[in-house]
Amino acid sequence: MAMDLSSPYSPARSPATLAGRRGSLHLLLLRPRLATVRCSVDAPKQVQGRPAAVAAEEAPAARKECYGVFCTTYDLKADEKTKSWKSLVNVAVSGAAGMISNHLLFKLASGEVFGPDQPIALKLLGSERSLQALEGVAMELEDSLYPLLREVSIGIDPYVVFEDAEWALLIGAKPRGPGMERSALLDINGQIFAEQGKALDAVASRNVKVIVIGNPCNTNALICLKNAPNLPAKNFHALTRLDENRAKCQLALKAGVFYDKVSNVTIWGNHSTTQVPDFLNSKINGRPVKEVIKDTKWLEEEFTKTVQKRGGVLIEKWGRSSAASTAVSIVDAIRSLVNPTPEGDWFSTGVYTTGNPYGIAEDIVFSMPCRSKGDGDYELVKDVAIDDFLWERIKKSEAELLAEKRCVAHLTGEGNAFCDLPGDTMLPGEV
Ligand SMILES: NC(=O)C1=CN([C@@H]2O[C@H](COP(=O)(O)OP(=O)(O)OC[C@H]3O[C@@H](n4cnc5c(N)ncnc54)[C@H](OP(=O)(O)O)[C@@H]3O)[C@@H](O)[C@H]2O)C=CC1
Ligand SMILES: O=C([O-])CC(=O)C(=O)O
Repeated sequence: MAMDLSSPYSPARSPATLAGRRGSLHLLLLRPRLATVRCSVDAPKQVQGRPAAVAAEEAPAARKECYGVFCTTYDLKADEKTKSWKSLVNVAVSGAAGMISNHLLFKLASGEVFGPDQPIALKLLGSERSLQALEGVAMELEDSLYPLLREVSIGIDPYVVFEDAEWALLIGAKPRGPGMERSALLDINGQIFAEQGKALDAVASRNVKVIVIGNPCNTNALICLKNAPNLPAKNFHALTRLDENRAKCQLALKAGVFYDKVSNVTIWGNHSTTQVPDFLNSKINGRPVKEVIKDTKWLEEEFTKTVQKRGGVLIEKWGRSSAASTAVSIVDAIRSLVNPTPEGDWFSTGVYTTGNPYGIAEDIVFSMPCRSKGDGDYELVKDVAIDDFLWERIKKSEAELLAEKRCVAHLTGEGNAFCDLPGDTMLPGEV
């Protein structure tokens, strides 16, 4: 099959072409586009989680493209020490050769995210530009000898890489360069997320959980979910957990306590400098923050601004944007969905607003307080107080997201785009 070289990403496919790919031959046809690294400890019989017939059909092609000692298939249930493990979880990561992924992938493979009995298959999406680097990433994963890491596949076609994905961590996006208009960034990155939404819609698990990290992540998540009409909109998240972690750090610092004493921190709104770190509902040692930190001026001005601009200040110092702490916050975000939320607490994540209880505009992706039973799903927390100060700021972030949405109407299927972004709209990493 010929590769499209006109774009680092493969073009979106028509449903007709896609239907063809779903025929019995599609695995064999697509295999050349996917280098597979299989990690196995024991002599294999069957690829975990797939029918034996399919595994047998794939085997020759996979063998041709895999790496050294890991060129093998396996059967987890045949191995005494892995018999009690859960079945393999498929995790797709885009921008997998980038800085954030370079931290994240090793955490995923180690078991610290999904647990010590959860074997994992990593499906890494790159582009023509990064394919060689991706091979390097796969080699490092091999050399790390993680017992739970059972499969690593790399590819440049989201319709292949996202196949059966149960989690999709969408990191890859063009960084905003000097002099680039935010509307241009919305358009360029929006196209990536429109295509990836279509691909997820076509080939991912029907209950895939999608976390969009690539900026502007709220609107990218909206574009992605609008292009995936057959997947639950509720399953799409925009990462604001890094902002929550930054807010917790600042509150702990000011109160002179350790981070673990800070709870119930919400980030409302957009992952941008209009985001609203909520000190009204936050707690320190179980007490309202305002009872512990009496300096209201600090809370209203310095705290809010510090959190909003933390990413930009870090770029000034480091010369690149937060990568390690972002990876940690992705881990936190996943763990918050696969573990029950501690009693009385909540976490922040950017989710689809339709049906929200706070009166926030519907049909955007907005960060709000959520709780989970640990089943990958979540519910919005209903009993949070919103005063005038908080509401005024929430409305500003909402207005920004509505403007971003108008800017990408051509990518969400809602007509012609009209871009009237507020002048001060920035990513946290911009100063
Ligand atoms: N939500 C959040 O809290 C945070 C979000 N971010 C965002 O995460 C994203 C990734 O950050 P990071 O990993 O540090 O970035 P890197 O630059 O290290 O990697 C980004 C990857 O994006 C891919 N990419 C896609 N399209 C383009 C393009 N047109 N030009 C260049 N690269 C492209 C590249 O991979 P390939 O060639 O394989 O496609 C690249 O490896 C950024 O959008 C950043 O703003 C960062 C920090 C926090
Ligand atoms: O703007 C960026 O790329 C970095 C970013 O999102 C952050 O640090 O929160």
